[in-house]
Amino acid sequence: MVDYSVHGQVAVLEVNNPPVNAFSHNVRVGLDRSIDKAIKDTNVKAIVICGKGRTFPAGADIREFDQPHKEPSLTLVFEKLEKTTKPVVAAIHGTCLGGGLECALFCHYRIAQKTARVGFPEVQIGILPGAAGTQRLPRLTGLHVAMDMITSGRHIFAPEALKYGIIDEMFTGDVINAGIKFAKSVMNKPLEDRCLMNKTVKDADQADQIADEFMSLVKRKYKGFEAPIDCVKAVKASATLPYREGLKMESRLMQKLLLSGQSAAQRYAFFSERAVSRWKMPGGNFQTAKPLPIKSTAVIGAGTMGTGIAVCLLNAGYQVYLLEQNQKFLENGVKTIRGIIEGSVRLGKTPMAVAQKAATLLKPTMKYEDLADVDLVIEAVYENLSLKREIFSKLDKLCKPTTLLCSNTSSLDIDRIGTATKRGDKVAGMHFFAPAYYMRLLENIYSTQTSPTTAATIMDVGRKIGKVSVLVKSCQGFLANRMRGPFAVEAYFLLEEGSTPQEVDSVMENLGMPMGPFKTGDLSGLDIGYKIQTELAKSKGVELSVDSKFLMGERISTLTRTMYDNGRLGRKTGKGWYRYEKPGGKLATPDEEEILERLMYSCINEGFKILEEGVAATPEDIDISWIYGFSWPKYLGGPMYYANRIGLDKIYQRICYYHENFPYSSHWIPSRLLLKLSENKVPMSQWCSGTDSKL
Ligand SMILES: CCCCCCC[C@H](O)CC(=O)SCCNC(=O)CCNC(=O)[C@H](O)C(C)(C)COP(=O)([O-])OP(=O)([O-])OC[C@H]1O[C@@H](n2cnc3c(N)ncnc32)[C@H](O)[C@@H]1OP(=O)([O-])[O-]
Repeated sequence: MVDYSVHGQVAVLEVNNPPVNAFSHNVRVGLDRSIDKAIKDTNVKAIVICGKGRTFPAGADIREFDQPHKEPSLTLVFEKLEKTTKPVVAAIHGTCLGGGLECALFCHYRIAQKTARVGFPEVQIGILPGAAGTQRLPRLTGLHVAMDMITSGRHIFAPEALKYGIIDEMFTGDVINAGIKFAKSVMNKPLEDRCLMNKTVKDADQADQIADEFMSLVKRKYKGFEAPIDCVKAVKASATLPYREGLKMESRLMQKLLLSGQSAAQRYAFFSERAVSRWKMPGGNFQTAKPLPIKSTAVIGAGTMGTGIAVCLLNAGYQVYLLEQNQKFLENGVKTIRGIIEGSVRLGKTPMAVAQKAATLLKPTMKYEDLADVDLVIEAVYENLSLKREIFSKLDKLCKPTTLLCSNTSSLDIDRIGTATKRGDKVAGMHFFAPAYYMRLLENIYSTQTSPTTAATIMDVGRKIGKVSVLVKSCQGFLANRMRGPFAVEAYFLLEEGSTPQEVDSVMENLGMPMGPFKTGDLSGLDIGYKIQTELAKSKGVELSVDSKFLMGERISTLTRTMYDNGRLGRKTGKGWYRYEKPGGKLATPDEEEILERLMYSCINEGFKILEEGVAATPEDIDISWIYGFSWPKYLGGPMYYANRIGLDKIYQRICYYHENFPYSSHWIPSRLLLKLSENKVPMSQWCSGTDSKL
């Protein structure tokens, strides 16, 4: 767990706990013993701490937070480093995060490779740097930088860390050699001034002002999250309390956060995000199928979605042919892409070099023939099955046999698109979420014909363009929109029954969603729902009229059509739900609890049906889709995790109640899986893929 070696007068302590050298219990024990050994060895005059393999320790072992604590604690081990009279050097490469950075802050010196990153990401799993990080970083950087790093959790590269004084020097080449060389250069130098606990915080006189500034920032930016608030309090204590008192405050806040439901949910989300990359489908999985190399790509359609997708591909270094049917649309598309990339450069999110390269990789065209040799096509025209089938048939004839053909459809059956070609195994869905260059979720969809190699390739592309990708089976609406369907229609029914958009939105916003369903609808465009409804009716051979209240015996809302006919399409037309006259409802206004239940329980029920049918392989796929596709708050862990927290039996009973009251909405027919799990009181650890988190 810790490899110990002596090189002349320098002891090297190499943490060896792949993959990320987390400080699990064995590592703490090993490090503790190695430090004692180095201190006792009179030949040793300096100590180097580093990580074996790809990284310096990336923090405490998050999986251990759910187990009873075992001594020695990180702080106890690290304190030995600062107390020793031999200089201790942290030689950093890879990612020095959380407890890893805390370890480095107990060392007398820190040096790092230029590409190394340091940071305190604890806030993202609902806790704070609890091994003295909140007290030591401000003593090095001042309050402002420490507040920023600790409340945001952002990683910074070595050059920025050098600027703030977090590291003393940058090095190139081998970590151990660099560590030994540096250690030799500081042997026998006095250490008092190198011990952070002896230092004061340089901008302590502005503690109130800085803390107030960050408190209002985090309350606005991370609405509903507890950890950022406690981070501000703990960091402020570094300036207002003596070191030991500050540590006590940090420890109290840490214990509180660790026991909070939010941290457990955020840790579940952390492991779920990784679990969804271990995809499986009939005939293959992430281990058996290898991705094909993709270099050149094409995007068909230069509208909102097409341009957003093109930006993702260009930023990741793919060549992109952007195809439109006329010059004006094409020029507008190119202008939009340039605007998005330039805006991102201005915000410091995209490096100038990436933007310059992207400009050379973009190939606007109106000729399908230009697409003949690309490796991957993503079609992003509007939701119309015949149009998509026509395009896919054309591409099939024109593109080289190995080209993968994907559709950005949000609801249409991939099997029906695939049968327009003779290469169904190479046809799949790649459903991006608007705005595509910003939202992290990518829903990849396989049909009955899609090959595991195609799935592996689009999952790989998703990773390379920085998305969190989930793989699901094709069905009406796939995972995300199918589950969102009941949520959206129940919201409309509530309006028909007397609620206002504001009431419904505020219930969901109070739950933690950044926007309620009506504000979201205004943002994404109310014509989408109308088109989906019309396409669905058409596919069933039904003509809908202005006052149709049923489609194939299923209750539908008349509001979808009314909004469309009135040109109230949301933000894009300047008017949507928020300037809409309230429809007069006859029924009593539903209460807040009913709003919450009807929106959430209906889609949770759909989620269990999605699992039952194998559309999604695990509840983590569903939860991650909501977190990254619909901005569901991580501190609630996703709707399936939320359902488990509430209790499946309660959810099941309420679903039965609504089913009795709303017999014309099939989304209230209770899921068989939900019934089985609730009857047998099956814990979530047995129906999820096993993220090991406290559930
Ligand atoms: C009384 C209590 C007192 C406590 C004191 C508190 C101390 C401290 O302040 C708290 C912490 O440090 S909190 C920690 C603060 N640190 C963080 O929050 C850092 C979290 N980690 C990361 O951000 C990323 O993993 C890296 C950027 C390190 C690598 O990214 P990448 O190269 O894309 O790789 P990847 O795919 O992401 O991960 C590979 C595998 O490693 C796994 N794993 C990773 N970290 C783990 C951990 N700490 N632990 C366990 N496991 C961890 C990960 O699940 C995955 O496993 P799988 O089975 O293969 O799926």
